[in-house]
Amino acid sequence: MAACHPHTYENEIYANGLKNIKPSISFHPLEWEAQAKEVLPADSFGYVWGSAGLRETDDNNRAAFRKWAILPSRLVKSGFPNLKTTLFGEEYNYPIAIAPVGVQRIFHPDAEIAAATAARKQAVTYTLSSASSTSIEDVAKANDSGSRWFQLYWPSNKHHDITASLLQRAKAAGYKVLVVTLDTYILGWRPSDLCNAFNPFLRPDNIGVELGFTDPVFRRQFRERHHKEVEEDMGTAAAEWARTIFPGTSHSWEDLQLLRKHWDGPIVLKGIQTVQDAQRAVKAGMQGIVVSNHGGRQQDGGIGSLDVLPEIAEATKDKLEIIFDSGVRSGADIAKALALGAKMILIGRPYVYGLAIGGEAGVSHVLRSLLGDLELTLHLAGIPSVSPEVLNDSVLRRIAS
Ligand SMILES: Cc1cc2nc3c(=O)[nH]c(=O)nc-3n(C[C@H](O)[C@H](O)[C@H](O)COP(=O)(O)O)c2cc1C
Ligand SMILES: O=C(O)C(=O)c1ccccc1
Repeated sequence: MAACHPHTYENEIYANGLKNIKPSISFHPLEWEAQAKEVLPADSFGYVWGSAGLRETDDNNRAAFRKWAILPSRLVKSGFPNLKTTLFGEEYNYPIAIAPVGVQRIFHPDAEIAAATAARKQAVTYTLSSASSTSIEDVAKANDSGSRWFQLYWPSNKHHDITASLLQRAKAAGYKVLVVTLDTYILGWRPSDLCNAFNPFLRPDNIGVELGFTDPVFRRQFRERHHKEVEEDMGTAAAEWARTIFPGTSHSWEDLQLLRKHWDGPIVLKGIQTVQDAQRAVKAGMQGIVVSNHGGRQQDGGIGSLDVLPEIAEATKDKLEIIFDSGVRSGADIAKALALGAKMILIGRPYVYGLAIGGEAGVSHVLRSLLGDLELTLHLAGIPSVSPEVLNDSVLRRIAS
């Protein structure tokens, strides 16, 4: 069970200090990257760290946070801040969730099981990637009574029966929200992976393809095409699964209606960066969007994700739920994105670094650190909760253009 007030993680650390026990993982969010680099093979590290092109979108993601500062109020007599947030009519313990990240076995042998277990223990929502190296059902078992969402890499319409099968499995396994990623119908131009000649799907150990290899429809179709089982020709099957979930070209706005037929819960579109697309999502009857540029991994020369959040929130926040990611590294970053209109913030690379460094304990450490930092940042600014009534742009000052 998570501590009710995550900042109390401090007490544990300082009590250990009296016994000369020092934490094995850094508390500096920016050092997690360096610690992960020490333990990972160069190509695996290059994959998580990598971004598109010259990394300008990634740089802009970080720069966008530095354009805002949090203004404190004094003599605000309140308890520790209430971190609960409400989305889709449900209450969530904390305003952060685990972003969908594929092929976690590249980073640690316990992979998605470690991350989904840590998420449950810290009372943080886990989002399972379509490119998972663990099945939908096994992750659900590890996440158990926790909160979980399912991210879809959307097969082309000719493979609609596979899409339907994935959604039916996710629903049956207790995933409550469908997150449809729109910015990755093909992988971006990533120099780090190109230099290492590293594609997470095209590995001799075929580890990013678990959802396909455990899918009855994909398996049946493979058998009909090749007159053999997936296990008898893993290389071909892995390449076919990669082509199924990264079809190379995009769907259309009209196609969203196909998903609605197979998912009766909330649908969230991930990868929105313009007001126009956010309004199209409203028109298409979607329940939410993730304002995200995929951590700058897909398209170079893009705008910082936080830079577009205020205008998108202004235009659509009363019509759908706004979730945010890309470049979030600290409690203050989380506070700023909430103040600018998001209700939930997805944590990406930081927890992957935690997973690489320390498996389940590493992911827990990252989540507890970010939540503790967030809680004290709000508390010391005199902000009593993450509710939009008190945590909004009135607590921020824009300090750079
Ligand atoms: C190694 C890695 C794998 C990812 N895999 C997926 C994925 O399978 N599905 C998806 O929607 N997003 C994926 N993402 C993007 C994240 O969900 C998220 O948008 C991004 O990491 C946020 O940026 P940040 O890491 O700078 O915080 C991946 C990101 C990383 C770093
Ligand atoms: O790397 C990514 O950003 C991504 O979304 C992904 C996930 C798994 C396999 C390939 C790409």
